[in-house]
Amino acid sequence: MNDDTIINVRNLNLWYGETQALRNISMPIAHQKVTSLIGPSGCGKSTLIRCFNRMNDLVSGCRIEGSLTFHGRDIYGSGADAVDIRMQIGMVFQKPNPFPKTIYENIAYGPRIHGIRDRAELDRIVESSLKKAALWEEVKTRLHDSALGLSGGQQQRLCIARTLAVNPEIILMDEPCSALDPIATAKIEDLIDELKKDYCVVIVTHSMSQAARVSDFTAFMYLGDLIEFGETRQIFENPKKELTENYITGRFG
Ligand SMILES: Nc1ncnc2c1ncn2[C@@H]1O[C@H](COP(=O)(O)OP(=O)(O)OP(=O)(O)O)[C@@H](O)[C@H]1O
Repeated sequence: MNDDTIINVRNLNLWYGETQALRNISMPIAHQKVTSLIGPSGCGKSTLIRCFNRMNDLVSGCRIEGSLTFHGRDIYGSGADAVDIRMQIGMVFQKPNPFPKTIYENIAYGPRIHGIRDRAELDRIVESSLKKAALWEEVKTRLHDSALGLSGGQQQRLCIARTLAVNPEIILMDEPCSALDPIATAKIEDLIDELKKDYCVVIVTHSMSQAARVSDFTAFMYLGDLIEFGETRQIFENPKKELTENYITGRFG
């Protein structure tokens, strides 16, 4: 664990009913860096990223052992509040999922729930969140139109803006580009690069080239095990484990 570790995972095990999906995972997640989780389908990437903001709480029969800390405090501790944690550790999903409301209301929704009522303050949050998500210029004249009229890539940036509006420290992205075309994907990748100046980003991706392009650290998982974790360049250019090498050279998965 380094000084810039924001989440620390130690000996994490997770079961869905009788089936173990994560085995003894330990890794640090660094602030103001991008960490990618890669590995073949079913290896546990989504399961792991969902542990970071307690999304697995919503899955019945899911049991977790081990330690997961955020700024040194146990995410699963008795004093930890899942709603608070999900505000500080936001999540963007595979398929853009804007609310069927206006662009403005999508962004203002979270801050309103947290008690912000002042219109000027909400306007400021909407504008700054859309700017941070590189969407403002495209939507500033149509803030009161339905979010469902945006393109898929714009909807995904809106979902990122919605996450930013409640001022998180960490943004989890579970295959955020898998429903997008290459141009929209490139915009999200540029945005990730911008976001890491202020936030910690953790991304699940099936695209090894995306992991290599956007991330500082990469974790390679296989059948619920963390096989190798390290700086992205080392993982892709000089993997220590044969399994990692086989995966990144396309020999399986
Ligand atoms: N809600 C659930 N209930 C039971 N088993 C689950 C549940 N979610 C995932 N699993 C199982 O846990 C294992 C890991 O799944 P997970 O979705 O985390 O993998 P993944 O690496 O993200 O896969 P993919 O790349 O296909 O999305 C799989 O065997 C999966 O079937």
